[in-house]
Amino acid sequence: MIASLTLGTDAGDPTSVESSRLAEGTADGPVALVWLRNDLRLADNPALQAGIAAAGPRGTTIVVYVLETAAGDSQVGPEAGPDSAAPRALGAASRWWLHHSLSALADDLGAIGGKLVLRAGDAATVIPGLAAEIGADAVFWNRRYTNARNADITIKAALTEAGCEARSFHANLLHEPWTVQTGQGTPFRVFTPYWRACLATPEPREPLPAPTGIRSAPVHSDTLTDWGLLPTAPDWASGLRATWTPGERGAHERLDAFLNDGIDDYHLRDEPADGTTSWLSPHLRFGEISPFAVWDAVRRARSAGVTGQAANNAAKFLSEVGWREFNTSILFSFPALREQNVRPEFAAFPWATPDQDELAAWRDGRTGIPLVDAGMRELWHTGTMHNRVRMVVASFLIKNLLVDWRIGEAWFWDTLVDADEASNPGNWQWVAGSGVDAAPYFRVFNPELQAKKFDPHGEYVRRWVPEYGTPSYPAPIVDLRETRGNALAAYSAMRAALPDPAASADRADPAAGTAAARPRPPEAT
Ligand SMILES: Cc1cc2nc3c(=O)[nH]c(=O)nc-3n(C[C@H](O)[C@H](O)[C@H](O)COP(=O)(O)OP(=O)(O)OC[C@H]3O[C@@H](n4cnc5c(N)ncnc54)[C@H](O)[C@@H]3O)c2cc1C
Repeated sequence: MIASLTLGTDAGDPTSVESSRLAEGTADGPVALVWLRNDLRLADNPALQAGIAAAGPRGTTIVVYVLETAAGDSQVGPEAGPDSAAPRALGAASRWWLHHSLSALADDLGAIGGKLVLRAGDAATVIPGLAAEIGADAVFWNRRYTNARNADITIKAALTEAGCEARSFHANLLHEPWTVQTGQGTPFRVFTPYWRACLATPEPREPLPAPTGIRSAPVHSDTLTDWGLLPTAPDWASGLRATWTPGERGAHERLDAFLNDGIDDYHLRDEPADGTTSWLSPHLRFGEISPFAVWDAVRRARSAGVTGQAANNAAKFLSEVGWREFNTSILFSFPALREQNVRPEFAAFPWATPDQDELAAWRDGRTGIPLVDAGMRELWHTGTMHNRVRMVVASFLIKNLLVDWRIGEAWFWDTLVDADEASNPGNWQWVAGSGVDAAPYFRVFNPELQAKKFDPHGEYVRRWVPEYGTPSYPAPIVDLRETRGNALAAYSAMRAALPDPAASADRADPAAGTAAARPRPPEAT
């Protein structure tokens, strides 16, 4: 043991008595450091539970969240490339969410006697530094599967070198990427067999209960408001506030509401007006609820006598959760998912130089195409957009406007509260046709037909585009039929330029690409 602290059990004011004890250094129990990242919850949090257990009745558990920057970056959240060890810089809507999620987590920890410590900087410096500062015997975290794993590998090595135990846990996916592979030991690149293989594994474990007590200590913390995560001038977040309750309680309320009301109508999930989906994506993204808790709740609801349509709906819903896992496993084997086409032939795609007026019209919801405009306005006001409409607006940008999918991905990254390092580029590449198990490029969504089919009474469009049908609504910025033709011609040009289409299709396998070839020992993080 490097050092340890003695603490009182009074949870009421964790700063008063303990601070002098800390200063005196009269410690007599183990000290555990729990590093939370995309797992901002108390329930079903194996790292937190292990930290509390390791501290035991006489020890201390310090819980920290680090606003990560890479070494050498002075600003919070650098633009991280595929080889960076820092997480991708958060977009504005995610920063709003993070602020409120951390605030809720601090309250929840406070209620059981704990304290959330906030630090900013390069995690490779902050975590070993904090471990030394508090005399931690061990550091615990739940594993992540993004490029930030590179930081975790470095940190684990540094802690071990310093004589501090470092332990990581499986918590944020039902199936860790390296546990579900093809018979050849390569990552799946088609969802259906991937999910079938997942379902053939043992039933996911039951979620762990939330801890009821934690012994903390006064440790310096940044002040959340000083991080400046919230928008101020202007404050554009009123629609987000009206739509969401970030935090663990909000997550469980959403799940309960969905299981009580929404799941029976989940077969209508493609209709954006009805809101029959779970609305869980930002809660899952920030780890305010674990996929094990979601799985378990659905399993219980099913075993409580759900049959027929509702049972099908439950299976479909769980498979959507499976898409989150699938995208993460793709990112794991193809770290450049945001920067590079998974199908390399798309490097030769003749994207147009974006017309800035058209791009602004797309972003602002002024294209004159009602379903596209409704979706883009929903996104701007609420930080989310219905999945079907996401596909339609993405297709419109990529195909009707011939804009490189990365430009749309970046806008979604900034404006979505559920912006996810795997699911956002994964889905954009899916729509573009450049990704894994993707819709073929020549499948061009017709926003008018999509509106007829999925918003037959125009309810969704009227909600977000009230001026539709009046003279103040703009004419379409492009002709859908003509631009569809242009898109197909561009796709044909790309294919014609390929030296050997068959060989190129082989190269599209992420398992055969550079990423999967890298040694990535799972235990290292
Ligand atoms: C262009 C585009 C970009 C997208 N970007 C993101 C993103 O950044 N983050 C994100 O979480 N989802 C993204 N999605 C997927 C999907 O639109 C959202 O997950 C879904 O709309 C969230 O609503 P829900 O929670 O009510 O979904 P539900 O239908 O209730 O689904 C349950 C959960 O399954 C997961 N899920 C559902 N569909 C998908 C999918 N296609 N891919 C991955 N996970 C899925 C989500 O975690 C979701 O909360 C994107 C889709 C498109 C077409």
